[in-house]
Amino acid sequence: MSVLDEGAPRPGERPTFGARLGAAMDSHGPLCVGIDPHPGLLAAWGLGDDVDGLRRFALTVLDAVGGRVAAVKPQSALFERHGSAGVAVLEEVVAAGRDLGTLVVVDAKRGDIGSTMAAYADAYLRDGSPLAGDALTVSPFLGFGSLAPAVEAAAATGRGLFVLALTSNPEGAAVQHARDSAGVAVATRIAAEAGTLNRAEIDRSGASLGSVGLVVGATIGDAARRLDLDLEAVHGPLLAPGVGAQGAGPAELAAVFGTARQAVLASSSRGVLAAGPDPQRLREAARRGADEAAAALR
Ligand SMILES: O=C(O)c1cc(=O)[nH]c(=O)n1[C@@H]1O[C@H](COP(=O)(O)O)[C@@H](O)[C@H]1O
Repeated sequence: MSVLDEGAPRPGERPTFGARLGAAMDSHGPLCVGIDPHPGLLAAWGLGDDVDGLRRFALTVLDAVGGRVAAVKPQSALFERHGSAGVAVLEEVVAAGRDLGTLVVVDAKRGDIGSTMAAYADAYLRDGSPLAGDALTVSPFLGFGSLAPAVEAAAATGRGLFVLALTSNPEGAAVQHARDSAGVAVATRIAAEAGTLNRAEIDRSGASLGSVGLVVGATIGDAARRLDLDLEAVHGPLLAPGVGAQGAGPAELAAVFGTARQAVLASSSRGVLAAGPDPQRLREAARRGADEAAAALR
């Protein structure tokens, strides 16, 4: 698949995020490397738990894997904990990803009432904003409709969203598996909303993936099946955290995603980052992760 034949843009129009991600996964394999500068990892790398350590950590990861993996996913919280100077480092990561041609998913899990969501959309999805990567993780738990400003901004700028649906943490099930009066689970409703948006986009773009992805943890076992959530009908990318440090591996990826496996972008942070700070070892860990994910999802 190539951006030229998948979702070919009109002259002057940026290809959709779904088309760009599909092309990146074809080139580099279905792995997203999470950039999660935990205090323990900074220490293990011989770096201080300060802005200088944060910057060296994040840029070392990007230098090592940039241009070699489908995407990177900086975890905003671990930059925010260093204050405004930490946020400036996140902005540097976004800019460096753009320069390297590596897709950047900003993991900030934003969600609020629509009027405030519009401001988040400005911050994370508007051309020219220093925090705008290629996609943003968002929380639909104020109602899927509250995400409309983000959906519109992403569509207008060729960016994407990853909407939390079945998260990798065990506590998520209490909310996400809950069923409404019609017996439909919360996660299943979220998936259906994303599917509607993606089908409309695909009709326009011709790409095989839409730009409204879901977050579906690789740790969820058979939850999708039990909740009648048809992952294939999402027609969008499925970001699968939980690989590596949270215990999921190739077997779980294959079992959880079944026939939707073509759309999966496996995500691993600590599982790759533990190989640092040596760039070559980081690169090898990412390559191994991508090869394992590709084999499991074939
Ligand atoms: O949106 C996410 O990326 C996410 C969703 C989810 O359900 N579970 C989850 O672990 N994540 C994020 O993925 C990363 C997982 O890190 P590792 O467990 O070190 O691979 C963290 O940054 C989490 O915040």
